[in-house]
Amino acid sequence: MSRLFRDGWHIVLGIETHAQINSTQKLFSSAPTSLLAHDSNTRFNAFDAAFPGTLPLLNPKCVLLALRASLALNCRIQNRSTFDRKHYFYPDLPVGYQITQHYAPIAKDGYLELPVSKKRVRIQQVQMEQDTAKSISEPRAHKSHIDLNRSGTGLLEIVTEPDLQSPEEASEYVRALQATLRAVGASDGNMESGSMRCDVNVSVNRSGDPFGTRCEIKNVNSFRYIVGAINFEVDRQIALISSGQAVEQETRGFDHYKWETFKLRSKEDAPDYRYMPDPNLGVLTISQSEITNIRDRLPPLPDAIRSRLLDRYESQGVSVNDVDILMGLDTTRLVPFDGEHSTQDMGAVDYFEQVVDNGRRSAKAVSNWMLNNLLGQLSAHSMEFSSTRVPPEQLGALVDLVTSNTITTASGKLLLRHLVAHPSSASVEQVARSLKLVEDQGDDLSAICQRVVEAMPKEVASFKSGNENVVNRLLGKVMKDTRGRADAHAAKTTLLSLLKSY
Ligand SMILES: Nc1ncnc2c1ncn2[C@@H]1O[C@H](COP(=O)(O)OP(=O)(O)OP(=O)(O)O)[C@@H](O)[C@H]1O
Ligand SMILES: [Mg+2]
Ligand SMILES: [Mg+2]
Repeated sequence: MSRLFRDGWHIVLGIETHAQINSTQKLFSSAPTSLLAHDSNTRFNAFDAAFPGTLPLLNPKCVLLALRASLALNCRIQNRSTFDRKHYFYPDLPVGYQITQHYAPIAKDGYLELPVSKKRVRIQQVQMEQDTAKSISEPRAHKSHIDLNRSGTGLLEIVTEPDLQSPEEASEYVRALQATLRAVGASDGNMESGSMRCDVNVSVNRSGDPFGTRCEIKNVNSFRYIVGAINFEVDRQIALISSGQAVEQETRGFDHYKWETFKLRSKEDAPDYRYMPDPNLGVLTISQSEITNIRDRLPPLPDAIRSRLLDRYESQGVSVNDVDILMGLDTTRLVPFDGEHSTQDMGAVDYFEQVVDNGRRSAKAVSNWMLNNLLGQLSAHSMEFSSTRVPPEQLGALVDLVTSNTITTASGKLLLRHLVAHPSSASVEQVARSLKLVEDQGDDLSAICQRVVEAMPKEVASFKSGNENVVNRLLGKVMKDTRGRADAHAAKTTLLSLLKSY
């Protein structure tokens, strides 16, 4: 449906984000948390498996990280917060309820200022809760399993007010939230691996009318899906209202094969969670001095880092867009920077500054090599930036070789491709030499061109009879013989002058 169709309509969005707390132990048990790589059912204890008689014991590390996140989100920390049981029956919830913070969450009334659009999104509340186990079905074998590894892992649920107004804004918010959680170490915020997922609430109304009825799209776990799900849902709701029907309050899912949302359940079918305070957990009290202490020790947040980078490097030719990609905040280049290939998950900013090395190298050149080449190479290998095995010193040496004209830009790209595919501790010069990318003494460009001209008499004759385009064939041979390391422009000029004097 076209954008035009949306004229006169307002989009209202509110997002509930679940982010796994970055702790080595679970929220209420001493069992270790798990990664996707761990074998099923190897990371849980009797409490996570809901054995009778086991009791919850709150993990202080999770509380600390929840507090850091809440403070970074400018929330008011509640001096007293409590835990409640939310009951429902599903195989991945062995005890039959989830411990969450329904009545008194740890923090309320904050905001996150989006670094790019400068929009302020109000945060309703931040609460701690348990993650569920995982059900894994094997339809072909008619089997399903429960994997308890995730059971009881700490989650932060971060709920916004309905302040977002477009899919792009929603995506910018999630990126900024992800960057903030990572900056304070509260969560790795990795959407691909499921450690961060969003429930997106969507409604539409005609300009001037009150808010419409919302639908909640559950568990959307990539930036592209967030944008796709909102676009589909907005169009669906506008079409319903325009044809005189009403939007029903529903919980929906997003089908990323069909690229559309579908109904999971209506409000009438909404479960009655029978919330009740958990009798096994007391009141969590946080003193003002603890809050001050934690606030004083917060690291620089994404907005501050962005301003610092712009102050320092914009005058050196690094664009705002470059900085946003570096920080993983760019929302326009959704595809290559979605999930895994984001620059955020690895301290790309640190990497960049290490290569620039206090102004020793041109910031513009380094950002070009990092953003246009290294990131592309990593994407091609489906690698995260954090797992790059090209250390900053190597990229630095490569940039030096190109800037000093020791190798051409094309050779630099080839060299980088090699370094990404075959990590090595050898010096970059050595690698360049072993790839024959560094010009050997005596084998200079004019000698190579001379050799090529002598080896291709038919082409030379054709040139002499007026077919000037044939120079490209000779150039092709020069590039082939030099394995692309020759400067194509210089080679062409040399070839032309040789041909003309032939
Ligand atoms: N008219 C609306 N259109 C879009 N979003 C809305 C609208 N009204 C509220 N929201 C958003 O919906 C979300 C409601 O989340 P909240 O956790 O309060 O309740 P819930 O979805 O009913 O409960 P649960 O936590 O069980 O999903 C908030 O992010 C809020 O901003
Ligand atoms: Mg909800
Ligand atoms: Mg909620």
